[in-house]
Amino acid sequence: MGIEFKSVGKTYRDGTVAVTDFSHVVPSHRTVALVGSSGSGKTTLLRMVNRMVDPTRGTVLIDGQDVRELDKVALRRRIGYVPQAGGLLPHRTVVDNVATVPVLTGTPRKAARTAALDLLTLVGLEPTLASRYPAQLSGGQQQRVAVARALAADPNILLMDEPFGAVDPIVRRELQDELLRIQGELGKTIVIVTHDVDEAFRLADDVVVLRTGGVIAQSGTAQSIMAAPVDAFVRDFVGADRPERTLSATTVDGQQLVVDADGRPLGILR
Ligand SMILES: Nc1ncnc2c1ncn2[C@@H]1O[C@H](COP(=O)(O)OP(=O)(O)OP(=O)(O)O)[C@@H](O)[C@H]1O
Repeated sequence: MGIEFKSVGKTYRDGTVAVTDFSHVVPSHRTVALVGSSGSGKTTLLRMVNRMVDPTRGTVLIDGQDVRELDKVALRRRIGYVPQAGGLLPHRTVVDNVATVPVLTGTPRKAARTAALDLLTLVGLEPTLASRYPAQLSGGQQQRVAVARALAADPNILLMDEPFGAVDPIVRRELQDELLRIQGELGKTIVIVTHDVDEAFRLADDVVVLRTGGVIAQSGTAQSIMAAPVDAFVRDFVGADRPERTLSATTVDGQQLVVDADGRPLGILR
């Protein structure tokens, strides 16, 4: 059943209308990306799921249950959340950062730490890093810890807000690969917010392109959006006309090469 946004809207106290009227279903075990330019309401929508933001209209349902009927603290503990800057506790070691929520919810400390070490391995970190403090890690390592931490309570749902926004493109790509691998293993229901359409296309089963006010410009698979952007806004947003997206085949020495609009070779067509 997953997560259902039913005609949700949010007007903040100062009168800012972040989201006007948004409806969408995130099916269980799928990854959905919310993409859109800055201020399109992505973070607001994401936070409605774990009640960090309460909508001013409409409802969010998890497996058919209105999240407003659920205790906020309990809800947040059973939903994994990866904020943009990692949100790690600076004065706790890596292993304790990961073990914090399980300990709060009653797991004995020793068992929580053992489980945390397994999670660090799962996200591709050496267990020898477990006793370090967040400041002693690289940005990419910190984000891996943040993912491990979000997974610690074994949540069904993982919310990720620009989780790899602060790292360089190469590390970003590694983290994306790692997330794809983990998702292949664990099959969580993931909502990821990103302004990077390439990241959305790589990671998500379904992509929701938002305009200002959380208005859906288009949603569907990466393939369907790329093949048929509904209008100029989406076309521009997904960069359908960018040279690296406009590919053609050319024959060189009997091989069919794929080249971009600038003629740069990208690969061989088989
Ligand atoms: N607490 C708040 N009070 C008032 N306005 C807010 C608040 N939080 C967000 N907004 C406004 O609501 C709109 C949507 O913000 P939101 O953070 O959801 O967008 P976003 O798409 O995630 O943006 P970004 O990519 O920049 O993070 C913006 O105009 C923002 O300034």
